Amino acid sequence: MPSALPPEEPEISGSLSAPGFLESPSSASDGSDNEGATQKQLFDTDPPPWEIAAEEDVAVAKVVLSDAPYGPYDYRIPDPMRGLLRPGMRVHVPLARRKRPTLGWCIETSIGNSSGRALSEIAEVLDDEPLCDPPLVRLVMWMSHYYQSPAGQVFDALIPSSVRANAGTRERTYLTPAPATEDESVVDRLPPKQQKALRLLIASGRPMTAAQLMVHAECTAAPISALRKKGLVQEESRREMTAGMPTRWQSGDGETAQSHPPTADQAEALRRIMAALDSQQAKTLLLHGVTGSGKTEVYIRAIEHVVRFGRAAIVLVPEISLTPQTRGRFERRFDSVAVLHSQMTPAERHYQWQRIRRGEVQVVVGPRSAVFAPLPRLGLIILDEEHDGSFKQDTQPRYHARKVAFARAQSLQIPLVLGSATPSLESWYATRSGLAELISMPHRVGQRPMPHVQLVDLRLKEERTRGGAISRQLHLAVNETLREKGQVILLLNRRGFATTIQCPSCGHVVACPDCEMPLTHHRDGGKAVCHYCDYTIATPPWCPECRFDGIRYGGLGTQKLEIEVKARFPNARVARMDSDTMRRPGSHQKVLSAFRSGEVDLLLGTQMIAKGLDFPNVLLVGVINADSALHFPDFRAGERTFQLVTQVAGRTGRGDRGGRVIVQTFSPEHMAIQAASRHDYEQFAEAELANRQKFNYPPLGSVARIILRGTAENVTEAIAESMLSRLEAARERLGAEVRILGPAPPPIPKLRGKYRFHLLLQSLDPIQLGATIRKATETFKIPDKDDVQYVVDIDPMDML
Ligand SMILES: Nc1ncnc2c1ncn2[C@@H]1O[C@H](COP(=O)(O)OP(=O)(O)OP(=O)(O)O)[C@@H](O)[C@H]1O
Ligand SMILES: [Zn+2]
Repeated sequence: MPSALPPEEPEISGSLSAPGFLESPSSASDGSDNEGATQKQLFDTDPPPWEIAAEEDVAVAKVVLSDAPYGPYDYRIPDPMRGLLRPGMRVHVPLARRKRPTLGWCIETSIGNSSGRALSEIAEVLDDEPLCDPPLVRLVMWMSHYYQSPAGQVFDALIPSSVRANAGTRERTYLTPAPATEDESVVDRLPPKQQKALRLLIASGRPMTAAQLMVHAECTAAPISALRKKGLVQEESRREMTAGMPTRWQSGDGETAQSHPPTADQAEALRRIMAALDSQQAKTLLLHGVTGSGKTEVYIRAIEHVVRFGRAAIVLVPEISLTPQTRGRFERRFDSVAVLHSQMTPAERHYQWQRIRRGEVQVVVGPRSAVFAPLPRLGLIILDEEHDGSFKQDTQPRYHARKVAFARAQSLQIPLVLGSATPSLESWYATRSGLAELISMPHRVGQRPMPHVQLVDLRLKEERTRGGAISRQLHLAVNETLREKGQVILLLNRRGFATTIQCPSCGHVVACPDCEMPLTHHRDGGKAVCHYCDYTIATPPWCPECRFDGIRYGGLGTQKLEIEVKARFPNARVARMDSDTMRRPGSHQKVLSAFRSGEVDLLLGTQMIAKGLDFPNVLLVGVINADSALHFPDFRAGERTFQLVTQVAGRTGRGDRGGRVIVQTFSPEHMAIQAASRHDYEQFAEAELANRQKFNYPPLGSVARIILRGTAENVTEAIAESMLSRLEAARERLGAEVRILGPAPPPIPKLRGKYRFHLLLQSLDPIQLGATIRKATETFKIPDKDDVQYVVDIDPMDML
């Protein structure tokens, strides 16, 4: 059994303000620096010389695991492995009474002191090369600490499974001439076929596989295996990619624009980003540029600057922005771009990862996990649409790519650029408190005005049309736009046909048996689907409760809207974009190309169509119901609504023909909708900050959430209560100023058949908040028979 050190927590703080990341365990974890570290250690502790003799030769590796107990643990490195094992490699280690060796990750190696403990030995080293370099190992340890996630699991998130599994590779054996062949006479004495093959191999000066050699020497396998047996050729096996990767996506969507001379706003933004690059400091810059201000051009030019110095950049974008348009813009301007996306095969992913790690890539463009791209000479990280919710991962480790990017940039002393037309309040607040520098681009390119936004008050009867979702004014505007050969975007942030399936006779709502959430009716296939867990049944023709035959579909989804639109505008060519119609790889590109070429007049969809798209002929944007997210039980509801309306409004007026926006809403006086209608980010941000201040909500304070789920409701609640007592005790012991709310059932009280309770913790100090949870959960064990699990979510993005 390995003797455990007291679980060692690196002294790293997670707060945006704390420079702690820089001071994380440094030289000792750097394989290349080991000699220096050892000398220093020996010197510092100054042990009597006879002890040095006894102990100096113990090589120790610190190892972390993915499943409990998580480590880190010290293991002795057996002599034959000493030159091989480096931090960032996987190992097999014995653990407690487990029969099979356990997989772990080495985070540190050192020579020295076993302090008289008998250490278990590393059983096997699994990698030839580290899967991450020392700065990434430090990033893992910081994430593990800050997000309270086992380090082994963080490694698993950092290194794609396709890389761990060597997807798309095979082992190949290469032949080289053995030293014995230097003696000419040995070669001369061989039979002719063997001689020919061997001479060819010697002459070629490079290793060959047996198959290659057979072709060149025009022989069978027999002479080669004879050479092998005589020990005249040596074998060496290597793992290789099976082949180059086919590109399954066509590049671009037909957009052809090249680089433009920068506008005054762009030039100023660039000047400031370049100054940050040249200062070689870890500066965070918030690029607040209105929709259509040309942020992408700024990113590209900044990256050109980085590439000129032989360095590389990461551009993080929301998955839905990984459109052919984004891809095309980067691929046209750089020789070697790696675009990472969720529809890659494991082999493609592995192939790209290897290219990136070999330093063959100038720019990596991808969703949140691309923040871990192992570029050897990273010079800049950019987050586009930095406010987007998809940057937060909703499974362990529940990291936010913005925070991780910040930590990585800090440790490498490189700039981080956050760009958005609607920055998150976190980033906005960082510019106010001096942690980030604000760069504003308040104008659109080409002196185009911001589009005019008109609010339609749905509470007024005369605005509504009978039985429809489209108001009279929006109807007229669509017709007018189509007549002028302009294009239209309609946003409805809800997929499916109807939201609820309700019996008008008894009021019964058809719900998911596992989540108790109303099912959504999907017209194709007549299915009723739970949007939380995908539970699907045939839509019942009569009420399952009272058998009344006349069940009604209430609410509205994109499918139903599509039908209404087609009926109202029979001559318009309509396309729908939501996660139901966009399941297949390439479907995005198809629809967007059709829209760009003018084969589609009207594009309707969910938030998928709200961001980033740049189509000059869109003259009208309609928002069907701006309040759909406004009354959610979440302190970010106002922020989300503001972002969504502002972003979708920004899809028009991007050409020379102008554009206008019609926003239908039941709450036209709401601050978020008012501010969005005036494109007034600052007004919104200041008012919202004042709101958050009242309750110390982020960004003024920090929030964490603990979610417990279990099969029995009362047991789950009881465990949640005991979690509460532990948290209270921890708070007391630490003297921490932390507010604890709950336990209470969250807005989704049941999910996938499990009952849920949550606790919310708030504090002005993220370090106290983290420490309280760590202390409370350190020794918290839930008996297996209770079947309750819990997760800790630091900086949660939703409260559902
Ligand atoms: N200096 C320039 N002169 C003329 N056109 C430009 C210039 N810079 C960028 N553009 C064009 O302006 C359009 C808008 O640029 P881009 O899509 O980068 O905007 P954005 O700031 O990212 O907006 P959004 O936040 O709405 O996505 C693009 O078609 C781009 O080619
Ligand atoms: Zn469900």
